[in-house]
Amino acid sequence: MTTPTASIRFSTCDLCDSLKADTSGDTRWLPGSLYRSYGAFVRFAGPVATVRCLDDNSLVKAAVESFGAGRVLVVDGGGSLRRSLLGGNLAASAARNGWAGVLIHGAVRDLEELRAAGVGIFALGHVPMPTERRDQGLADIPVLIEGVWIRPGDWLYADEDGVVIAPKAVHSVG
Ligand SMILES: O=C([O-])CC(=O)C(=O)O
Repeated sequence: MTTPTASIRFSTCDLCDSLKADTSGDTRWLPGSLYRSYGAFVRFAGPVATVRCLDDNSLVKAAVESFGAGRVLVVDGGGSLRRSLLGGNLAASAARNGWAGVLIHGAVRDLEELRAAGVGIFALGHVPMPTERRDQGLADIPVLIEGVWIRPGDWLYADEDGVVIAPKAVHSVG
């Protein structure tokens, strides 16, 4: 399945060069040193969908098993490294369903399979213990990560330098 955003060309540093004088507060960013890249792509971008959950990946599973349409799934896992919110199976689902990327403010597992999955994956860390799914969590809500609000429909750009979030697309087209 082709990902509509797969051909987006950007670098977060170039985006920040052009947005540095923006005093509106619309542009938000997170340091690249916060996350490690686990997926096949170290650069991904797209409109945001969100999940908030703690040590329960029921809604992450539901999201990646639905059509991604080139979006980026942002998962506020509360920073927990106790349980993995995404492993090889869910990463493969995300790639198959056309998600551009998954940013997990929490942990992942199955590193070898994640590296092979055709989707961008950023996470805080990794741990082998999966969750027990109890249908806990919220989807499609604003999430607050490290003091930065990320809302459904925002655009998110991620690469090794960091993560940039804006209310609309800010890359140049063509
Ligand atoms: O199923 C899970 O909870 C996560 C996982 O390990 C996978 O995606 O393979």
